[in-house]
Parts: sequence; C-alpha cells; structure tokens
Amino acid sequence: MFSIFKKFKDGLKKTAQGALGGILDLFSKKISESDIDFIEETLYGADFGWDTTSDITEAIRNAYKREKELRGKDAAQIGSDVLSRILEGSEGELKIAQNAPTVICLVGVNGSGKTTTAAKLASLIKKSGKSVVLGACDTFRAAANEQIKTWAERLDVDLVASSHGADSAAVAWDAFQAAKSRGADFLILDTAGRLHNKENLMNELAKIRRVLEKNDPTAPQNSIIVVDGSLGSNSIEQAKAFDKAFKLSAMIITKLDGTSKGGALAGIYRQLKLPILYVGLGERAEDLQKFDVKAYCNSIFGLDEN
Ligand SMILES: Nc1nc2c(ncn2[C@@H]2O[C@H](COP(=O)(O)OP(=O)(O)OP(=O)(O)O)[C@@H](O)[C@H]2O)c(=O)[nH]1
Repeated sequence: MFSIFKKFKDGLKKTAQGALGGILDLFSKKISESDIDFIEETLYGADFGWDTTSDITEAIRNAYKREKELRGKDAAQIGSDVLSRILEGSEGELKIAQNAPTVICLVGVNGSGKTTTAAKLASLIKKSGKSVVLGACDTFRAAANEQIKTWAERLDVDLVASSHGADSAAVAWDAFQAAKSRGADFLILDTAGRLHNKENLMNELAKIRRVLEKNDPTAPQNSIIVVDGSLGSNSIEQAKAFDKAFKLSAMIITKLDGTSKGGALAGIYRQLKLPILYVGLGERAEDLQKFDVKAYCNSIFGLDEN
C-alpha cells in the first residue's frame, strides 16, 4: 500500500472504525433506507456538520433510488466522492520568500499542537535538505521553552529562545536576525497559546507581525493557525478571530489520529476556506503529513487507495 495513504489510513483509524465503524460493517451488504438513516447519524456523530452530512446522504439517497442493489461499499464511495468535491482546492503549499528566510509563524489556542508542529515542520524541512531556525516566541508558558529546546536538540536544529516572560516580539526579531545572518532557508516561530477572545494577547500577535514586517515587508509569508482537529466546530470561531488579528494564510489540523470525530476538518475548511497545508496524525516528528484530499476522504470511509 502506498505509504502516504497508509499514514492517513492508520491515522484516521479511530474515525473510520469508531464513529464510522457501522458503515464498514455494511460494506458487502445491500443497504436499505434505514441503513442510510444510520449513515446520516454516524456522519453527524463524526462531526461532519449538518451541511456536509446532508450533502453526502442526499447523494446516497439519490443513488439508492436509481439502484436498489446499492451496497455499503458503493455508499462509502459516494461519500468519499462528495467529500472530495467539498474539499476541492483545500490542499496548499508553503509560500516561499523571495529573499530567505521564509518565515512560518504558528498561532492558535492553548494546547492545539503548535510547539509539536513547529518541531515536526523543522524536521520535514531539514529532511528536504534546507536549513531552518526555530524561534521560541512562546515566552508565556514556562515549560514551552524546555519543550522546544528538547525538540531542537533531538532534531539538531538551531533554536533562538529567551527567558520566561520576555517580550515575544523581541524574540521574533532576534530569531529573524539570527536566521538571516546564518543564511537559513526557513524560520519557524512558535507562539504562545492564547484564547481568541483575549484582546491584549491577540494584540501581541499584531506586534510580532509588525516586527517581522520591519525585517522583511513580505514576512511572515506563512501565518498558520494550528487547529486541534478533535475540537470540532468550536475551532471555526477561534480561527475567525485569529484571522482578524493576524491575517491567516493557511491551517494545519492536528490530532486527527486521536479522535473519532475526524470529520470536523471538512466543516472547518467549508467555513474558513483557508488551505490545509498539513495534518497531524500522531505525536512523532514524522507524523506530520501533507494534506491529501483523496487519502483523507478514502481513509475516513474505510476505502482503499483507488
Ligand atoms: N496524537 C497527537 N497528539 C498531538 C498531535 N500534535 C500535538 N499533539 C500533542 O498535543 C499536546 C499539546 O501539544 P503542544 O505542541 O504542546 O501544544 P501547543 O499548542 O504548543 O501548546 P501551548 O503552548 O500550551 O499553547 C502534546 O502532548 C502533543 O504531543 C497530533 O497530531 N497527534
């Protein structure tokens, strides 16, 4: 089995076997109207949201009207096709700066996975043969510095950090200068988690942006919200507030492996229309995967690669 597909299939196991497990049981069976009602409930339970759930079940109902011999697997294929259309255009790429370093700034609410994602991205960039500096702008949470330091050592990546309580914008400045003088291709800034309704903390993000723009008017080329994929539709309002304060360019959706509600990603994309660059499918450095619509949709519905 193709390895990216396998990563998605393994990572999304909890959604496919947990919430959608009943659909898998119907695979080789001829389905009935009540099975379609059941599929509807299941999709809703997996956090697909009302719009996506009804788009999928309507397509299945229409197919059932035409073809009474419809099997569970055919219904899953229809579900995957409808979901793929909803997610069309959602795959995105990092934007690269004309003059290095390309700046990636990760923002989001507490515990969404920013520090871990910063480390995973650094690992991916390093593996691609490019150089990277990590900037620890999370000066708020005491343990955050230690956490990113451990990752930087493990990955053998340069880190610019400061003491607990320091001005995060000053760290962003120092980190940019360090990345520039070292000729690094990328700078990844990890910021402190913040609640989207805390105005002073949101203003701090605007300050980080101003500092970066002074160094390079096009920076940060990538202002990315890290969204905990298991939190469902709550993330939508949060992301809107971050977009207002920090002008987001893209999303990374984490922890899809730890939830049976992996359908939330569709609702989040539908509302925000921000490209999804990567998804987190585990805690290890190699568990950050480029978002792949087909692999996501087929894995969710328990289908094979093709
Ligand atoms: N299973 C799983 N766990 C993840 C993933 N991404 C992050 N985590 C875990 O989620 C927890 C929080 O991650 P952090 O990276 O510390 O989150 P953060 O956003 O930096 O946290 P704050 O700085 O407090 O806002 C950690 O235990 C991570 O290992 C993922 O894709 N899958």
